[in-house]
Amino acid sequence: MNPLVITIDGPSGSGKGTVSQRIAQTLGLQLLDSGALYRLVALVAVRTNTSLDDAPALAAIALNLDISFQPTDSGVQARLAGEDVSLAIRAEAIGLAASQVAAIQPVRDALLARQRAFAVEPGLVADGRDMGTAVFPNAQIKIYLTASAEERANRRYNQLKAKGESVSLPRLLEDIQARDARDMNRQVSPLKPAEDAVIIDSSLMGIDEVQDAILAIVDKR
Ligand SMILES: Nc1ncnc2c1ncn2[C@@H]1O[C@H](COP(=O)(O)OP(=O)(O)OP(=O)(O)O)[C@@H](O)[C@H]1O
Ligand SMILES: Nc1ccn([C@H]2C[C@H](O)[C@@H](COP(=O)(O)O)O2)c(=O)n1
Repeated sequence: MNPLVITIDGPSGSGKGTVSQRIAQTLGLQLLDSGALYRLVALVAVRTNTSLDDAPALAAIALNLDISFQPTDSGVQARLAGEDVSLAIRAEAIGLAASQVAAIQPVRDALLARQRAFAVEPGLVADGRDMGTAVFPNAQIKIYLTASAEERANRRYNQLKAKGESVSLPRLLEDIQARDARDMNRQVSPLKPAEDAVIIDSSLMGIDEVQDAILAIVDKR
C-alpha cells in the first residue's frame, strides 16, 4: 500500500504554502515545499555565477544539492550544506531565477527522485505547481488552490508590509501576473489543475476556511 499523498498545487500567493503546512501539522504528515527546491537550485546558480540558460550545469546543481529541511516553530528551515538559507531563498531575485530554472526540463528531471523520496509513512502533503500532474500523478487527494491575481497581490502586499518592506501594490500585481504567465505557459510541466483535482478558489475565503475545506475532503476519502 502506498503512503497517503495529498498534493496542493496552485499559482503564487494562492496560500498553498501556508495551508500545506497547517494540513501537514494537523494530520501529522511529512511536508514537501517543492518551490524551495527550485529556489535552492537558483540560489546555488546565482552564487556560483552559473548562467540561468546553462541546462547541463543547472541540472548538475539540482542533482548534487546538499540540502536538508528542518521543522521549526516558525516554519521549515532550509539548509544548504548546513547553512540556514531560509531567508536567502525567499528574496525576490531568487524567486525570479527559480521560475527560470524551473522551466528547464533537465532540472525538473534531476529533482524528480528527490521529491518522490518525500512520500513516506505516515504520508505527505506536497506543495507546488506540478505535484498532482507530474510528480505524484497517483496521489490519493489532489487540490488545486487558486485566488484572483488581485487578491493574491493584496495578500503578498500585506505579508511584505508586515515584514517592514516598502512595496507597491500595482508592481506586485504585475509581478504576480508575469509569474502566472511564465508558470502556466511554459513548455515543461506547466501549472494547471490535474484532471482529478478538486479546485478551491480562496479569493473570498480565510485561511481557516481553506484549511477546513481541505480537511473535509480528506475526511471524506
Ligand atoms: N485564504 C487566505 N486569506 C488571506 N490571506 C491568505 C490566505 N491564504 C494565504 N494567505 C496569506 O497570503 C500570503 C501568501 O501565502 P503563501 O505563501 O502560503 O502562498 P503560496 O501559494 O505558497 O505562494 P508561493 O507559491 O509564491 O510560495 C501569506 O502571507 C499568507 O498568510
Ligand atoms: N513544483 C514546482 C514548484 C515551484 N516551481 C517554480 C514556480 C515558481 O516560479 C518557483 C518558486 O516557487 P514558489 O516557492 O514561489 O512556490 O518555482 C515549479 O515550477 N514547480
